[in-house]
Amino acid sequence: MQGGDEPLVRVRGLRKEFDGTTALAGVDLDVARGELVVLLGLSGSGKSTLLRCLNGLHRPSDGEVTVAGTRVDRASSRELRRLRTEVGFVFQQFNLVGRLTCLENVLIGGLGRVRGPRYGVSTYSRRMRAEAMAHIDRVGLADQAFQRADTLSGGQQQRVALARTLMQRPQLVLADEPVASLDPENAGTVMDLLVRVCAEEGLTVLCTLHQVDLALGWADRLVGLRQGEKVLDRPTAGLTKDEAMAIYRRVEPAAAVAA
Ligand SMILES: Nc1ncnc2c1ncn2[C@@H]1O[C@H](COP(=O)(O)OP(=O)(O)OP(=O)(O)O)[C@@H](O)[C@H]1O
Repeated sequence: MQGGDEPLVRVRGLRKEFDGTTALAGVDLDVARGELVVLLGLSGSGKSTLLRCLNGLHRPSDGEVTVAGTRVDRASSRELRRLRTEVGFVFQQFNLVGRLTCLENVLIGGLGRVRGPRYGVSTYSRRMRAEAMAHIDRVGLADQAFQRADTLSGGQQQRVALARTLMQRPQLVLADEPVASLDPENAGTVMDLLVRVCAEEGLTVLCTLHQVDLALGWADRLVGLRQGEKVLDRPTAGLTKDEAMAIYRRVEPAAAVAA
């Protein structure tokens, strides 16, 4: 078990190469329990690769990755399966099962806690159904609980995905551009909800975003990647938009990296 003072995420010298492409070139990162960190960077800078190395979707080429006390970089498949029950993943494209209802999609989040497969709402315990309904209510979709997921708007689908993540009872939530498919109004609503419910649950969040304004408004800390290297690591308090935007410029903002 990991002590309470240890960072929930500890990354050292993380490298990831794909057939000659260096996606991550030796990244160090700590994320404290309950912290909300936003990863920024141009397309191709390595943000998604970093998230995927944290839950074992990608095996690092080199370096150490520890999440909730598990050494992810050398974890067995069994350890990875267990780790993934602790780590929720919110995708840009929601990844709901369109022909299933909201309630069924949310219940899927609890599958890591039950033995054997489940087919249909009635095969889950009454307690799990009540918990799923409470999460659906919390994201403001109680009236849509029995509606097919593919009949909902993008913003509503992402709220269902968030409820599914809460149902998983994770320690860490990884969100890969969770609002990139949404219009600005829905993007704001979904980010608001994500930040609020994760804070209420004391969850740790690592989220990639392309919108610097959203990042400055919601994150505790910004981490900027450029060509697989960390070029910014600063608390948002006192950070200006100009300083955050420096990661998109060609000059090396070395002064922006925390000592
Ligand atoms: N599965 C893969 N196979 C080969 N190359 C990959 C793979 N995944 C990522 N890459 C490469 O690694 C680099 C980093 O990609 P990554 O998707 O992590 O960037 P990103 O910052 O998340 O970009 P975006 O903002 O567009 O999602 C890119 O050059 C990309 O082409």
